[in-house]
Amino acid sequence: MEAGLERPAEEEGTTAMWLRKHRLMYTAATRHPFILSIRDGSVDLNSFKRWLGQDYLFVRAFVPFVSSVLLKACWESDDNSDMEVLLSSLAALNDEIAWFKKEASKWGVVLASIAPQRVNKDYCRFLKSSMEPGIEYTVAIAALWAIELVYQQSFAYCLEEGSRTPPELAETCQRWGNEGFGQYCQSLQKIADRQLPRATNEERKKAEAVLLRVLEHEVEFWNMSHG
Ligand SMILES: Cc1ncc(CN)c(N)n1
Repeated sequence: MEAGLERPAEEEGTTAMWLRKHRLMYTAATRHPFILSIRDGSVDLNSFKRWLGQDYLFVRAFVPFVSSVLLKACWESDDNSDMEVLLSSLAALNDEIAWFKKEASKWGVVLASIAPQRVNKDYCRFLKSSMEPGIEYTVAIAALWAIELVYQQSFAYCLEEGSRTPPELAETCQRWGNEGFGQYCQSLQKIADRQLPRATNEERKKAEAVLLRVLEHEVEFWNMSHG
C-alpha cells in the first residue's frame, strides 16, 4: 500500500482521504511512464539528463517557497516542532543543490546554459503564487507535503525489490526514495492533518485544490522530462 494510505479508516486523516478520492491523479503522478522506465531499466538517458537540468532550476525556485512556509509556521503554527520539520527541509535543499551540481558534471550537463521549459515555468509560477502572504499556512503546508510526497513515492518505487533501476541512477532514487525522506513526508502529512480539521471549509477546499494542482504539475513535469 502506498504511503499516506496505511491508517485504518476510523483514524484516517484528511490527506489520506484525499489521496483515496484522487487516486487516479495520484497514481498518474507517482507511477508515471518516466518513473516506470527508470524502474524497469529502459530509461532514455537523454530524458534523465533533461529531467536533471530542469529539476535543478525547479529546486532553486522551491527554496523561497519552502522558506515562505517556514515563515508562515513561525507566525501561524501553535506547534513548535513545525519549525524543525521545515528547517530540515531547507537543510535538505542545501544538500540537494550541491548534489545537482555534482550529478550534472558527472553527466556532462551544463547547468548554467539551461533555460527553463514552459512546463517548468508554469510550475514555478504556481510556487510563486503559493508564497503570497494571503495563502494560509494550512494551504501552503498541503502544497509542500504533496510536492515532496510525489518524489518520495516515485523514487522509492524504483528501489523496491524486483526493480531493475540502472546502477548509475540508484543515487538519484535514494535521494528521495530513502526512509529518512519518507519520514520527513510523514511529518509534513501530520502537520497538514493537524491543521486541516480546524481550518475553515474554504481553506480546506483551497488545500484540496492545491493538492490536485500539484499532482497535475508533477505529471506535466514528468511528461516534459520523458520527451
Ligand atoms: C518537480 C519536483 N517536484 C518535487 C521535488 C522534490 N523536492 C522536486 N525536486 N522536483
